[in-house]
Amino acid sequence: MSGPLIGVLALQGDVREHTHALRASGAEVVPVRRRSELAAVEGLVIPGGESTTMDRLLKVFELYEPLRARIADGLPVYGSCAGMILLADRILDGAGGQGTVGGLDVTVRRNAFGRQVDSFEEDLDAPLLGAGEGDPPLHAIFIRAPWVEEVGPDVEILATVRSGPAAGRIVAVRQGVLMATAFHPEIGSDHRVHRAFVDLVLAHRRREESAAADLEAARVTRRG
Ligand SMILES: NC(=O)CC[C@H](N)C(=O)O
Repeated sequence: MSGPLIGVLALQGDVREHTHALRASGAEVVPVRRRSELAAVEGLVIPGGESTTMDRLLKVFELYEPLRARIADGLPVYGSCAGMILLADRILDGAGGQGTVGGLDVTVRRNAFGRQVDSFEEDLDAPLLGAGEGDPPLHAIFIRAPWVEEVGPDVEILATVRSGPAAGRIVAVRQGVLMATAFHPEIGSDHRVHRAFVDLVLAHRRREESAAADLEAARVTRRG
């Protein structure tokens, strides 16, 4: 099976790192800045960077509505850090008037870990991201990261902080085909999170193909 075509939203942020991690995970990757590019992809990554800047550029490039429409239509999307903020339905401590694309039924607190710990690294357990018992833990890099403060009933918690003052805070989630991490797995050579997203996109492709085949079979039966 050919690798899925995954777009990286390329308005701002660490586009190159995500592109590399996705390619290393078997995907074909294209930058997405226009509606036509968004329309062509089977999955999308919203990178880490600065969510307020991306919010502004999404407006300038007129991508908000098409992106919301594709998400409503079932497009798999993975957001890291600023990308997690943009996927959240609700933000706390957002800059004045800051909007989000939404889709993930979570409340995210922006810059949640506080100024003293602008950036830090932690080992996480995350069985659904390939870091379960017997696997090496996921080494997570947080840079002025958000955390997830509340999750809706359909949201699966994939990882929480193990220790320290932020112990128990939710830092990775999934809801259907939407995935988000507060940390940056695109930095470094451990591609388990990107592989999990590529698998999600492929599973989605198989579901769509079998739904299309069922529809075709029903049409043939009706004709016959
Ligand atoms: N590394 C990041 O993506 C930081 C996110 C940034 N603090 C924001 O609000 O967008």
